[in-house]
Amino acid sequence: MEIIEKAPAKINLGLDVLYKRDDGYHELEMVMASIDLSDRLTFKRLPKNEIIIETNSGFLPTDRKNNIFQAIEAMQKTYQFDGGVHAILQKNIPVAAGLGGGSSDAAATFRGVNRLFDLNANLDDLTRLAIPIGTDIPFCLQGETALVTGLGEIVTPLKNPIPQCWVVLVKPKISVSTPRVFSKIEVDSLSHPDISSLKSSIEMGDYQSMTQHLGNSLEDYTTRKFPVVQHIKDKMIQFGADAAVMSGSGPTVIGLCDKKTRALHVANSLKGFCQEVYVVRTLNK
Ligand SMILES: C[C@@](CO)(OP(=O)(O)O)[C@H](O)COP(=O)(O)OP(=O)(O)OC[C@H]1O[C@@H](n2ccc(N)nc2=O)[C@H](O)[C@@H]1O
Ligand SMILES: Nc1ncnc2c1ncn2[C@@H]1O[C@H](COP(=O)(O)OP(=O)(O)O)[C@@H](O)[C@H]1O
Repeated sequence: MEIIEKAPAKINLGLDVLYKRDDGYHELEMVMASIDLSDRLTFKRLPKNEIIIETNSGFLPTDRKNNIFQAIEAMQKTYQFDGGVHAILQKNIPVAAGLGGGSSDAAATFRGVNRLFDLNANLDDLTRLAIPIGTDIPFCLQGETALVTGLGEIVTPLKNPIPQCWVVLVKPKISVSTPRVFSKIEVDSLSHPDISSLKSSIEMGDYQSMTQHLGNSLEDYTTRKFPVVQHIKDKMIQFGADAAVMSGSGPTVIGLCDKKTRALHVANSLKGFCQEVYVVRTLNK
């Protein structure tokens, strides 16, 4: 028997860093949405108690450093099922891009192993196991559009998902380390997007108002270090995106368009500038 799970990327429509906690982590307030750009995971049972990870990506670790490995191990320890897991990852989401690929792979692994061994774990059970592995995984377990607070572990679905629109993703050829960004920012000098207005615009289905309230506290740091991120944002607006913002700790910039033709125009105009350009839809149930 094999189980197949999709692992969709996430975008941060809004990300506010509220303060730094004594343990070094940052209290966040974010609006996140799943998008139609996904990794694909296949899970098979193995007779012996082992974990094998295979992937089409040459860059990723296949040992304990991979989030998939850690998720399988957490499930094994908690549920003590007989046998091991063979996970095959088809990587489509750019790595270290601010799109939560590793977190979504881990979430898909929790779902997949739960099904593969008929463990009947519910969302709360899986969320508890997920938090120590990565603070973005709780959102990836739920998906759609949500207000995400705490370190990332408190996920409250919005009354309505993000209004249907087209999302242009542009990832420059640099990788950004999330721990490094969090260790370098000076919390007192960060900008603070209006997450409450962003949330209300989405819940009212007001696309235009939503585009006016996108924002990311981490953007100033990443754009200062990598000015290409600001160039991409400027070009997106110049070529017709309704709004543009960096996702997560970067470096991917997302541009929103209400019309497909305009999204394709923005994407085509940026293809000469960056290799990795995608046009996707948001993922609403
Ligand atoms: C910034 C965000 C926004 O969605 O996304 P990405 O840019 O990674 O996609 C997330 O908060 C990233 O979540 P995730 O990638 O799971 O990070 P984790 O592995 O949990 O944490 C990596 C490191 O970031 C710092 N960290 C993370 C979350 C948080 N609330 N405060 C922090 O200070 C910690 O130093 C931690 O060791
Ligand atoms: N399954 C995985 N997919 C992607 N990256 C992974 C995975 N497992 C571990 N990693 C490591 O996690 C780091 C961040 O990856 P990723 O989740 O793509 O970043 P981001 O959250 O910024 O989009 C990378 O350096 C990568 O080596």
